[in-house]
Amino acid sequence: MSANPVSVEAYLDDVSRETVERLEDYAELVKKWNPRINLVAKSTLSDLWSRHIVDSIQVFQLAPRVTHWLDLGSGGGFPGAVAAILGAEKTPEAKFTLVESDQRKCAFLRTVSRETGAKFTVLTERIETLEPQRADVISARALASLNLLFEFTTRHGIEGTVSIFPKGAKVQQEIKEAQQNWKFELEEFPSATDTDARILRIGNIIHV
Ligand SMILES: C[S@@+](CC[C@H](N)C(=O)[O-])C[C@H]1O[C@@H](n2cnc3c(N)ncnc32)[C@H](O)[C@@H]1O
Repeated sequence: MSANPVSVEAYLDDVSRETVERLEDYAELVKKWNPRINLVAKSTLSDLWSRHIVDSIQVFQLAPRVTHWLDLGSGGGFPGAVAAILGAEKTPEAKFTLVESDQRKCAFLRTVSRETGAKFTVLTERIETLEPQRADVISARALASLNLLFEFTTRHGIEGTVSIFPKGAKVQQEIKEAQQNWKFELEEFPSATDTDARILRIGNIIHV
């Protein structure tokens, strides 16, 4: 990855002091739990805000008005927990669901919800066997190839669902491979944190 210098403040411009404090509490929890359950790569812990939190804020900013946000393979909560914290202020009527198969990470995520006051549901399940969630926004970061993510989103989405996936340097290759099996509407946005990465916003995913 080639890092972009990021002004974290620019991404917190339009959020309340209370929301910033919730994000700060969340960041402290990640740092506290990370040595035990490896929520983010140890080498990125010192750049938690510029690498992980800003990346997640960008995902939230690209989402349309949401009713049910589903974050797949949430791990330590990027971007799902950040979206739920921002959503508590921006879209208080929305429901947020985070899916994660690892029990210890789920325990962490429930602690985040309890201690920050951001309401989200944590499902300790595998995405493949989880009952369809009927979400209108679906996110996933560092989880799977686009081909597999499209399988997941067709299972858990509804008509009009928008999917938002941050993707690394192999993004163009993944898009090409997905185009062999799927039709979809694609928008690409530069990542604030990594010059090689893109955030994809995708709609109308149809298997061909
Ligand atoms: C590389 S981590 C990424 C975590 C987080 N999204 C991030 O960007 O920091 C992928 C996470 O997805 C979870 N996961 C992988 N496959 C899964 C599946 N089929 N169902 C549910 N969770 C899954 C793993 O346990 C892991 O925590």
